[in-house]
Amino acid sequence: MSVINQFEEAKKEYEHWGIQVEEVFEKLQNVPVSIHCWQGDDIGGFEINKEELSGGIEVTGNYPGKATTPEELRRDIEKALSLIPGTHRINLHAIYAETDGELVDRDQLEPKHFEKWVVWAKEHGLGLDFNPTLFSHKKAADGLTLSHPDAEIRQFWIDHCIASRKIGEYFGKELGTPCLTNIWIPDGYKDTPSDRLTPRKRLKQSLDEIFAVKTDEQFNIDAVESKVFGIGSEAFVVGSHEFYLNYAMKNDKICLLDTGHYHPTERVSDKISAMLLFNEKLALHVSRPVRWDSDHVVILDDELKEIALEIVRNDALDQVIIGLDFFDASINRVAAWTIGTRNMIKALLYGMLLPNEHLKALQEEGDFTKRLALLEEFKTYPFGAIWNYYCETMGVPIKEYWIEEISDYETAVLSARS
Ligand SMILES: C[C@H](O)[C@H](O)[C@@H](O)C(=O)CO
Ligand SMILES: [Mn+2]
Repeated sequence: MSVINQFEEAKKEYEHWGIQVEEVFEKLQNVPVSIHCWQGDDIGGFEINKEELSGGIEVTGNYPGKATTPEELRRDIEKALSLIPGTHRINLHAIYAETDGELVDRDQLEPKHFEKWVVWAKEHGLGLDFNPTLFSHKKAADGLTLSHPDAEIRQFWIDHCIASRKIGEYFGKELGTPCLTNIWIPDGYKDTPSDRLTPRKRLKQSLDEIFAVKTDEQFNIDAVESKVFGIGSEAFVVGSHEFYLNYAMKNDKICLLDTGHYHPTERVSDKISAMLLFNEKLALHVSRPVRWDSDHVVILDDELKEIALEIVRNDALDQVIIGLDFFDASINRVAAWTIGTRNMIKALLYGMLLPNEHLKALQEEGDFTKRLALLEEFKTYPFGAIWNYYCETMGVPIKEYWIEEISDYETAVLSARS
């Protein structure tokens, strides 16, 4: 049976439950996913005086073909985008600046250092998001940045964050879509601290100084990302969830929840509705923690589906800013982007193809038997036929057919790299 015939058959089954599949497609194609550039080069960046990756995060694997120049990275992203349905955004870090051979420290970065990214984004109709990089730098060698006891070091990072927000504002202005500038810092201690309050006071003060410099919210929106622990900050993280939850609330900033930044039995899917009741917007870094914040490629697992469902059934597609954050160097990096992003979109489609209003009503009526039964039966509805047709109408390969394109790209492009 052809893709369209399979689709027509599958559609009938969803229509039986009042789900208008074409309307779902309309909605889905307007959901941007912010794709992180750093999957393409193992969070290396292009600084002249590049330091080893630090900040308590790890990329493992040595699959050949890593992008080593901005041109290579952009070309790889383009390849991935050609295999992913929809129009999306690209999320950059400050270490991806292009300074034309000039040594520019992070506190001195300016919009002009990202001009080439903007030209490229315009060419491809992409929005850009941004992150100051507070790791992989001499001034972050002891794992402390905005909470550092040394005022000079703190100032350096404050200036970097201010510079980054201006770059974000420039992106928003140039591209006509606001940039989410997200601050994540690694600060913490390996062992039990003797004072938790002082570093947190310093972080609060640093953030106040950063945000005292106003940017136009039409172009730049600020987010803060918490964490529970990192390598070398196992006992204490200054920017914990409670810290940023309160900071964001009080200062009208966006909380960014990274799915790898909570205790193993905590679920971000469960936090979304609680956050949305008190915040206009919420941002996500969708990742996949395996035993720790390992940043594995996102798969279509129960938690991903639950996250998507929470966004969809609460009608929060305009409120939740969806970004990805994973980095796997043990597989083809272009494939990693493709798999993870297609899965994010698949999960949203899955959520849109459930009879959500009916399921809500069942819960209100206390009919938990039917609620469970339906949720389970829908798992084997012909979702694949709908997904394939969606891909076909969006002009990207259906099923696993994109793998061949990646193999060809690997042979023609990646394998020629040193
Ligand atoms: C590179 C990213 O900014 C980084 O992964 C951060 O978002 C994070 O999640 C750290 O664990
Ligand atoms: Mn993250």
